[in-house]
Amino acid sequence: MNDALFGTPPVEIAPGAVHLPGWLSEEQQIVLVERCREWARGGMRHHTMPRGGRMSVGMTALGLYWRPYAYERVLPDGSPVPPFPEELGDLAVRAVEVAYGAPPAPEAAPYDVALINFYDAGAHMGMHRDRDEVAREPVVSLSLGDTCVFRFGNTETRTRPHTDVELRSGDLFVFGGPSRLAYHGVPRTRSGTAPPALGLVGRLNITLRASGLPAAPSAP
Ligand SMILES: O=C(O)CCC(=O)C(=O)O
Ligand SMILES: [Fe+2]
Repeated sequence: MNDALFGTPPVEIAPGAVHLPGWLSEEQQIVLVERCREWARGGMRHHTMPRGGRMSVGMTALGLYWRPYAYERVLPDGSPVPPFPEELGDLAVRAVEVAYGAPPAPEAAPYDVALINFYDAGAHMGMHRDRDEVAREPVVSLSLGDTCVFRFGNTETRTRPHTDVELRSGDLFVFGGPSRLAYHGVPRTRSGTAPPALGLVGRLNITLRASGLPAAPSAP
């Protein structure tokens, strides 16, 4: 991954919202895509929203299961949620460090959830806030595959003012502090723009989050 010396400098989109283009090397992207395939082997879910609409984005969760709008300790069929991999916790800490110049405080809630989103050519995500976490650590977002338009708004309304950012494969976006509860969404992806080496048709997004919920009781 690019360090501060050689990488593209961070771009502050809003206070506490930082875009780091090209943070992941192509090799790291290939590895993460491979991991996502393993993590999503149990299938990706298209959630039904409270008003009955079906999400066009397919989702898989690690650590805790997310459904609109809560975290659960088990999957809908009662089986355990796949664990949150240590490598993603390490990645989240490094991402926060490169975005803000300092790692999370030692007393901060640990990163314990990964949500993996898959966008096929027509998929999009409406404006929303990530507010089901109890902790307020920054959300760390990694993009793989097709470029998307990421709309980053404000904390008050799902409308303007907002900034549209192109997130490309390998980009890092971190939003915390005053932007932690800002509305954001993905109005569209640009089909066919994924780096060929990834062998990915579509877009994957991984968000790493600190739930702030008590750790699951360990098995007896
Ligand atoms: O796909 C993205 O870049 C954003 C995903 C997102 O906002 C979410 O999972 O809450
Ligand atoms: Fe979100």
